[in-house]
Formats: sequence, C-alpha cells, structure tokens
Amino acid sequence: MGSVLSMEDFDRMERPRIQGRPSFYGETLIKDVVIKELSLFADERGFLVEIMRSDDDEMKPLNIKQAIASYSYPGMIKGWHLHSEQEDYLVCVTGMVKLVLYDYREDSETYKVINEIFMGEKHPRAVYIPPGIFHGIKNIGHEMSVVIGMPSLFYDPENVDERRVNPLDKDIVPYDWDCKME
Ligand SMILES: Cc1cn([C@H]2C[C@H](O)[C@@H](COP(=O)(O)OP(=O)(O)O[C@H]3O[C@@H](C)C(=O)[C@@H](O)[C@H]3O)O2)c(=O)[nH]c1=O
Repeated sequence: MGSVLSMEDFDRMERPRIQGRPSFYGETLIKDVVIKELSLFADERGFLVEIMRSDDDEMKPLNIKQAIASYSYPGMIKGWHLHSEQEDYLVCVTGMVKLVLYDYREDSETYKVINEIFMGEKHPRAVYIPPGIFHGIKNIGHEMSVVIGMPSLFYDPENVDERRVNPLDKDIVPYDWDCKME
C-alpha cells in the first residue's frame, strides 16, 4: 500500500466549489435579480421554450421596450456592461453561456457579491437584472451563442444608458473569466 496522504496535506488543499443551486455559483443570489427556470418541451420534431410572458409579473415584462439578439463566437466575452436605469431580461436561446453579475450598488445588501449563472439550451432560464449590476456574458460552448435581450429602455445611440469596463480589467470588477477547471 503506497504512503497514505497525511490529513494535514489534505486539509490544506482547496475544497471543490458546490452548486447550492443547479448551474449557479455565488454566496447568495444578488438582491432584486430574478432567475426563472424555463420549461423545455421536446419531441421528435425539435423543442420549444417559452421565453417571456407579459403576465409573469416577477420578471417585470411590462417594462420591456424592445428585443435584441446578441450573437457571440465561441469563447467570446461581452461585458462588463452597467446601466443606470435600464433593466435587462436575458435568455440564451442557442448554445450555452456563463452570465456573470456583480452588484455595484453601494446601498445593496449584496453589494460586491458575484453570481455565475450558466444558461442556454442545456439549462433554459431567463434572468432579470435591475440597473446597477455589472453583467457580462461568455460563450462557453463550441458554437455561436445567441442571447435574447429585452431591455426596459429603447436603444438611443445619442444617449446610451450603458457604461463598459474591459472584462479582463480586475480593478473595478474583481472577477477572472478563465474556466475554473479544478
Ligand atoms: C443594444 C443595441 C445595439 N445596437 C447596435 C449599436 C451597437 O454599436 C451595436 C452593437 O451593440 P452592443 O455592442 O451593445 O451589443 P452587445 O455587446 O452584444 O450587447 C448587447 O448584448 C445584450 C445581451 C446586452 O446585455 C446589452 O448590453 C447589449 O448591449 O448594435 C442597436 O442598434 N440597438 C440596440 O438595442
């Protein structure tokens, strides 16, 4: 029998991250963010997912002003985006993405909390994001990903309610986008 690892060495090593909620990492869900698990209806023709209903008050769909489709190449990161007024309602309809949120609201009980939300074809879900929360999206699949965004403001190129920070700049948002493979 080889040498048995001493428990002292064992305890010094990193413990595995645990998903308290499927396809989610974070000490707690950021305040006012809503994650709605969507049902996928499959048959031999294909599958269907209901991505938004105007009678689903929790997701504030009546605030939606328009819808966009955001396409990302594999491995691409889009972010960090921050809105002062705009609410976002996001659903990944093609591929898989990692949506990362960082609460930047100083008066929030979840100020500086980070959420990692994995969503898309393998885990259909819709996410409501209030203003004041940095968000970024990484295509973690091997095909183009498509995220449907349904914001609460019309897009106004003369007065865009959005500020951006380079996703690799950790000074403002202390997050490493690399895959945590351990
Ligand atoms: C967002 C938006 C962009 N555009 C145009 C102008 C802009 O230079 C070009 C590319 O836009 P963006 O760089 O914002 O696209 P993108 O980086 O894909 O970001 C978009 O992704 C979704 C998921 C979000 O969460 C939003 O932040 C939205 O900005 O498209 C519109 O015409 N209407 C729109 O509503």
